[in-house]
Amino acid sequence: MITLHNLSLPASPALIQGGMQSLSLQLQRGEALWVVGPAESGKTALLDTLALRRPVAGSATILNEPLSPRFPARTRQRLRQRIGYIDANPLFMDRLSLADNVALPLELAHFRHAEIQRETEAILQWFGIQDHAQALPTTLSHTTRLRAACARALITHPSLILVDEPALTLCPELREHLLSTIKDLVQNGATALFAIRTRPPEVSFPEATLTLPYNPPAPTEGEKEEIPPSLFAPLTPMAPTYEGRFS
Ligand SMILES: Nc1ncnc2c1ncn2[C@@H]1O[C@H](COP(=O)(O)OP(=O)(O)OP(=O)(O)O)[C@@H](O)[C@H]1O
Repeated sequence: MITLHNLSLPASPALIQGGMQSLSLQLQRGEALWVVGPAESGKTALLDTLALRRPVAGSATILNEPLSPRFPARTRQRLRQRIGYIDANPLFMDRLSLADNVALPLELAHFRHAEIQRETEAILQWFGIQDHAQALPTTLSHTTRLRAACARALITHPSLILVDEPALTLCPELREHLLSTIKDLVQNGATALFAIRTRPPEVSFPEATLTLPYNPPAPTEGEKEEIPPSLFAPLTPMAPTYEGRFS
């Protein structure tokens, strides 16, 4: 589902010689991963690459789609609709209400009005921000905006979920709720990556960790260069269900 092969990612030269690391990774449906590393180790750069927000240097297949510089705009748009990214600084349309901002991914995917309304109400409630539905984002607290960013990223039940640090560290209740929500989606076949400086010790999901900057073990003599196997045993994927998931 996701294959990165010799992907060039920036990191601070203070952390890795030359300020560039080369990452190879394979993740299947139903797998999740912490991406752990100090400041400027390339966590956000990795998430931005997977979210198609920065050019790919190297070879990458995302949601079974090989990426290329000449990616047709329609393919890019279709892929983006399957990716939910809770980034470090979520932006909102300031003139739209919180509910309309959260509903945008469904609007862009041309869902029916009644369905958009039902799903938006359900997910606002799921993240405890239903009382702010009609407020403008600029009038709300940072935590409420982060909750809304989580709702907006997950409202389509994306196949690939990317979470950067603030949503995992700002508020322990939000982290717990977010992780259990995403765990459910992963068990139904999504793939998820969580970027954080230090893995929280008390949290058991996800189990696997990728540490940045990436220093792959030197190949032993005669060892062929190949894409590393998946970090995980394969799971039996199930199709995510849409209806009533957040109600
Ligand atoms: N678009 C870019 N072009 C070149 N270098 C970049 C770009 N974006 C980030 N960098 C550099 O890549 C390195 C990694 O940055 P990144 O933001 O990915 O780190 P991070 O691990 O997410 O850090 P933090 O925990 O502070 O958010 C930094 O040295 C940064 O200056």
